[in-house]
Amino acid sequence: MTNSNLSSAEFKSNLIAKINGKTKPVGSLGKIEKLAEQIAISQHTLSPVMNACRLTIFAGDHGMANAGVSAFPQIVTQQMVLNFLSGGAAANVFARSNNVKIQVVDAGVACDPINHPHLISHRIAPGTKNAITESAMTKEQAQRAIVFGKNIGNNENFQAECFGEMGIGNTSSATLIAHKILGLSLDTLTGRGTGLDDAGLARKRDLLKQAANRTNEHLSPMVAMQEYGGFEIAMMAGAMIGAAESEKIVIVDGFIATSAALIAQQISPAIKQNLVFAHVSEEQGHLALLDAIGAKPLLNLDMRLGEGTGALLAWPLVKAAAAMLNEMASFESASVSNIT
Ligand SMILES: Cc1cc2ncn([C@H]3O[C@H](COP(=O)(O)O)[C@@H](O)[C@H]3O)c2cc1C
Ligand SMILES: O=C(O)c1cccnc1
Repeated sequence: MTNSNLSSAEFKSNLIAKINGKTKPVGSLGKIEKLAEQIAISQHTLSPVMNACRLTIFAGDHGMANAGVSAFPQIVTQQMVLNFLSGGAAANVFARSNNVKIQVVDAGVACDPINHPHLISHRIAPGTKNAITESAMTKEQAQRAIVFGKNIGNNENFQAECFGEMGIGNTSSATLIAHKILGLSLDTLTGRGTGLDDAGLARKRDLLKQAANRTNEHLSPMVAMQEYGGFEIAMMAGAMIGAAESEKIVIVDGFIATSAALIAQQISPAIKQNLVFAHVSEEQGHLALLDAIGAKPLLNLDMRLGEGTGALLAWPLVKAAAAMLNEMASFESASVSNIT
């Protein structure tokens, strides 16, 4: 009987038997075993392929950056896009050292269109509106960003996709989105982002309270996106849905990427099966956000950068989990005594 003819319960039980039959005490590879299960289920096979991974960085600006929610000025978004294109950012270095292809998408950076042969231009607008005082984007813009993202996520033959972001002010967006969708408190979620000092953090807290008071206590994912989102977050949410729907593993990065994953999995709950949470970031709200959605991150490296850097470092673990399933000997094949 082929795997596709098996019921999902039979398939799952064959999968567990295969993992438990490997030459190791049951459960001794911990989260790698769970990862192997996830990969096999997403590809509907006990022998999944896990060779190729790509990183897509979505860049977009935030009107509220100019109100003082970040330690850095808005122009850094554009400057970092050029840095990604010339290969000098942390994400480029980690991608190269892990053999991951990289592409950069301008989802709406606050400048004239950037003319570069390797930049994918899907500009929704040159930055969002100031979400502290008005809706960040229109419903049509949010929907367009999600659709662009879906096309990016499902358009090529990688088995895993990392998604990164660049957008000064986007920890504020992520905070407000998580607050409005999940009801976690702003105090829990608001952190220092790029490195605000105590006075800067107090100012950010005040500004985010003003922003939150503008709308109802609870918002649907699409409305939260429209009110507080960034174009890069909306496009990333779409890309996660597109990638998961085409049976890829989606490696979720830090705090901001997790807010995109929250939106994606609320719009399309079935994709949860394909999401792998790479790491818990140092950004204050990340652990609470991961806990609230029941996500168990693989790594804790005290990182707080974004760009997909944490996701890139988890890619070797994803590859290793598939290799374990495919290449590791079983008690039977290696004639090792098992306790039965
Ligand atoms: C040079 C530089 C490179 C970055 N790469 C990612 N981020 C990260 O910091 C930003 C979010 O933090 P906040 O909300 O405090 O602005 C995002 O662009 C995120 O990707 C960077 C930030 C800076 C300054
Ligand atoms: O966790 C993240 O993704 C993060 C944290 C701080 C700044 N930029 C990104």
